[in-house]
Amino acid sequence: LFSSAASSSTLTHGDAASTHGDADGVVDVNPPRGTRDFPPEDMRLRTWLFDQFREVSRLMAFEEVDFPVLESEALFIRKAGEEITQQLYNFEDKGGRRVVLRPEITPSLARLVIKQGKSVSLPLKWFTIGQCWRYERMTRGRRREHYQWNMDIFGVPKVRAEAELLHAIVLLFQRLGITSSDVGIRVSSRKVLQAVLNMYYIPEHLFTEVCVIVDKLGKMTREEIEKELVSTGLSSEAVQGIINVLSLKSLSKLEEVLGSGVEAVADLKKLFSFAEQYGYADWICFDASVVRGLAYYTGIVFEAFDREGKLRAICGGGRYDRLLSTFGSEDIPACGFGFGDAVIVELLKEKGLLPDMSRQIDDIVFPLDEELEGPASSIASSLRKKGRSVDLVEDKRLKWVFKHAERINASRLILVGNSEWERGMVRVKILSTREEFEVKAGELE
Ligand SMILES: OCc1cccc(Br)n1
Repeated sequence: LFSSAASSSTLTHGDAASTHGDADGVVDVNPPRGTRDFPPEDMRLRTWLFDQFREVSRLMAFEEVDFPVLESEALFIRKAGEEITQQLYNFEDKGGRRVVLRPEITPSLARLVIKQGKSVSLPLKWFTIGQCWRYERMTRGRRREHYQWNMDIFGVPKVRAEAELLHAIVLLFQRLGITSSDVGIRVSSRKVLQAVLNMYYIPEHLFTEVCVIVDKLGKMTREEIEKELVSTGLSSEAVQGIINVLSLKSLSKLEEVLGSGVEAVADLKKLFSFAEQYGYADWICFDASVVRGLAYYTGIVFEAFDREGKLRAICGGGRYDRLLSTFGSEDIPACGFGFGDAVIVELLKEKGLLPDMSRQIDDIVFPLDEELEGPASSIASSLRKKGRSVDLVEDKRLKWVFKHAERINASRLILVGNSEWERGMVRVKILSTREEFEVKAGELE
């Protein structure tokens, strides 16, 4: 055994590469297509963004939950032709199970709520930040993964839940320095479309399919949309009726078309009046064309957009009161949103709002001689116990150390030298003021 271990440990680099690399032994150091690495500077920006997500979740009194990225494929099999279910990153595992890298979070949330059953008391306010996947032909060179912040409320049937979710979104934008002049949130309700389909006596089973088609408004021409709607069997009169209502941008006009007392109008009026009370009315606007592309939405839907119209939707969500029954459980009213980590960063770059992501370290400890490496260790140890971040540097020339201190924005340089150490002292350099003085090693704070 040892000899084989010995022989494997004596593999030269070339051999090692040949066991891992391709024919010429070179490993492709890029991550899989459509995925990203996060080297330190990118990771600092991501951590900063996720900290904003977490802080808003804390302010909203949401609890954090988490799930496996790997889920049963069955959770995402839906017949409505959504893009998200046609791009499943799915495969069969070694146990012959059909599994996926999840394309969204909501079905996992629903699964956990069902699993927790009576042990959880409603309402539930849960959030998570998780990586989501899609397998898209790389023709469009789009990403295959992104991280999504999800906030969901279970057990609140009234539009108070949507009002709370919109508040969370506005709080997040405000924390990032984004204003209602930069971003708006289009709000509508699937009940608008439901009312129109009822006006034309269109059968219920077409509702979801029509929603998925209409969600492509803005991404496809009006003619293409009309063609797809007709292909579902709708009369051209019904298609025109749908297109006309969906172009409405005023709640009073909507009420004229649908008649007063329609649930869709009542919900939206209530939501807009809440918005005034929360103080975010200038962030939201009614836009009947918003239906969102997920099959399971049943009520209010919304999406945030950059007012310059340069970017894709920043976040989006809505009410999904009948998702749990599609998993064979009792329904629980629910609504939520997903907020991706990519478009928001593009927007921050556009607006010059990216925060300073450079490193910051409290102290560099540097022994000037090899025999002082021991004392340098105890100095670093006591500073770290006092909560200071310490970069212990050795085997470098002093010139390099000063450059390094600048690069990592160190506050202090602690030099451990023979003449000082013999007197129990160390030399401290404050890098912002160039101030320099000696301190008793044991009294270093
Ligand atoms: O929002 C659609 C989506 C789902 C999974 C991964 C990526 Br990238 N985008």
